Amino acid sequence: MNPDKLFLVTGTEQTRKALHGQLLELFNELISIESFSIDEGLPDTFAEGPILISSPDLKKELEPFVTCDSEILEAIRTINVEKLETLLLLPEGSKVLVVSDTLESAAELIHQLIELGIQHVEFVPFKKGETTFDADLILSPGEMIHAPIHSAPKLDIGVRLIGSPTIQELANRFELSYLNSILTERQMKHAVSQQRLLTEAKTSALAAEKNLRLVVDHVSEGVIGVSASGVITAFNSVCESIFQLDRADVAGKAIQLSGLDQDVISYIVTGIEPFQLFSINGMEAAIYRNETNGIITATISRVSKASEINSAAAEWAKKGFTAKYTFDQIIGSHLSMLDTIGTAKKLALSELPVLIEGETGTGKELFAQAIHNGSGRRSGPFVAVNCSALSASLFESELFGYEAGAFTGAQKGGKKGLFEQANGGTLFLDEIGDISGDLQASLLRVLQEKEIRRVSGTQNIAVDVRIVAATNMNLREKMADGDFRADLFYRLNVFSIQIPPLRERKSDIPILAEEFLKRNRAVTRMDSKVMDMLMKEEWEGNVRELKNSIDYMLAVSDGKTIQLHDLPGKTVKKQKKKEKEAAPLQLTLMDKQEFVFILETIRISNENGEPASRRIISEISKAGSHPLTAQQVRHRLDFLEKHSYVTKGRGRAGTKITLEGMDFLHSLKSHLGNH
Ligand SMILES: Nc1ncnc2c1ncn2[C@@H]1O[C@H](COP(=O)(O)OP(=O)(O)OP(=O)(O)O)[C@@H](O)[C@H]1O
Repeated sequence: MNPDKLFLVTGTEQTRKALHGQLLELFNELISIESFSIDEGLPDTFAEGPILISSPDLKKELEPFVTCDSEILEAIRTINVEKLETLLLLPEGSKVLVVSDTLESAAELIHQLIELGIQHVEFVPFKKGETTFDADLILSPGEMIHAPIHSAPKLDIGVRLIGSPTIQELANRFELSYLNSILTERQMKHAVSQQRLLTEAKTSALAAEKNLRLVVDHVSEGVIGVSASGVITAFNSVCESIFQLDRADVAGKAIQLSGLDQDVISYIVTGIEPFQLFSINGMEAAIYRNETNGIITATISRVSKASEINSAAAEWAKKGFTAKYTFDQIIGSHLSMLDTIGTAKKLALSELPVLIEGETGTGKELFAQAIHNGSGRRSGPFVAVNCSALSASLFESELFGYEAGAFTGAQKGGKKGLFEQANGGTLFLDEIGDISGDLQASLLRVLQEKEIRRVSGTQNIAVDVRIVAATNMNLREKMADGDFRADLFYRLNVFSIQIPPLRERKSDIPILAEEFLKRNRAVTRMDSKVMDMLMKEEWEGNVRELKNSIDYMLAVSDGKTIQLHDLPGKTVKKQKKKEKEAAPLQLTLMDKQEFVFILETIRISNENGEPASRRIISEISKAGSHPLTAQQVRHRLDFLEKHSYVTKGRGRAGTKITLEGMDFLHSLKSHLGNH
């Protein structure tokens, strides 16, 4: 046996490089290491020396290449714990698809992860060729290349390195015992730091869970969470008092064995209606259920009488104080949108203010309504007010109401303001960035004191209102400019969600378009070319603009198919313009310089009221660095005319630069400025 030689054999090139690097770092020049991978090909035969294989299933593949006295060592591999935080933070019961180069190695990784104590998620090894599976996360040890196409987020924890028992064994085998003490010390340090990292990661996962529990415990109604496998994952203190059960006896148990009434269980697990009334321990309670990816959240609120909800709801509906939309009706499958919806659903359960940020038409009001309907206040009123629509003084009396005789024209008995009307529900303040400094101060007071005082009133009135505010402005900038109070900003921005603009989630366009078509006329189809145009559009007005465009096309189409000529003119024109704007980028530097010279010459001639002809342009060019023949000028003018940058006239009229030509000239100049 060659005492100084070690062969390393792995399945893939990537693993080979990682493990070779690790061995080199550890054994430096003390052992000569030669490495091979199955993917890259094995040598015809191995010279003497032990062969370290990265996985037991390589033994079979090696058999034809090795002599019987070659010793094969199986490497024990370890997981890089630093990368595991995302995994630890996954909610209980999440499905994790584990992808590796072979099914065996995926199974081995799963075994190690479970050994590490990660038992709150369900690991499923990925079998090549499998097409239907359910996953909340795809995890791979540096073998993501084998992952199937799936929308779940991916976590690559990197190639698993050689673990300390194997390193130790190698050190002994190569009689590097003097290295052992160094190695042991290093390993100890490594083991300690890995353990520390794992503990830290676990602690932060626990902290996140504790945080969530805090939110859940501060909700004024009962919350029960049930995992996809039917285990109770949340049971807050309100639930403890409604059901007279201890959280400790219920959490972690299968819902069927939780001690809850059978009819409550069957509604929570399989109910179809959004809510149902139950009599629980002599009290009326309404249970609402929401199911997402098999995970169920049930919220329970006490009502003294079922009819109370119904009569109040009818009253609010009459005044338009109701929220129509729920999270299920928010359309979007882009990851950024799913993220936003996921966050909003969690925030809905809390009682604290939420600030919704997003460009105009992105669906801020939609989210505000869904938050209301997803909250414990869903059976209360939802009052929406646009802060930019009213003058400062009117707004104050609208929001806070007024007492009798507050001003001329005031109602006789005074009037309840929107805060009072929203009592027990949600007040949606749209375009909050527009409110005046005085109103900012009043609003801050209400948020702090939870009381209002009517205009001309002398008494404070307690209000129980949750604020959801929205803005399409950058409030941080407004705050920095002194136009928005920082204390109000931080009160409103306890939680915030950002709705991504449509141009950053173009994959949502087809499903939105389909939905808007369906809502109007089920029979109308859309030509695929129209969809292509819609996908190219920038949608400055976001979903609202898309919806309006589809409504317009439905109105002008033949009722069967929406075709290119049904597109609103603006969409087509804007795209043609964009194509033109892109043109300078495809021109050479020389072209750009020549076009700048020609357009500039035409512009100056036009300004001086002189004709700009091919001949004159050519003459002037001869004095500069780009002499052009009349023929060359003609070609360039043809190009410019074709793109509507100039118009050519005969005789004295000469060539004229157009508005678009001016734009083109500016954009060329700015491109040249970069050279
Ligand atoms: N994700 C979505 N799914 C379905 N409809 C949507 C979605 N986003 C927006 N819409 C629709 O687009 C229109 C505009 O939405 P909304 O009024 O909520 O936007 P907004 O951000 O509040 O606008 P503004 O800033 O002008 O107040 C509405 O008709 C809404 O129903």
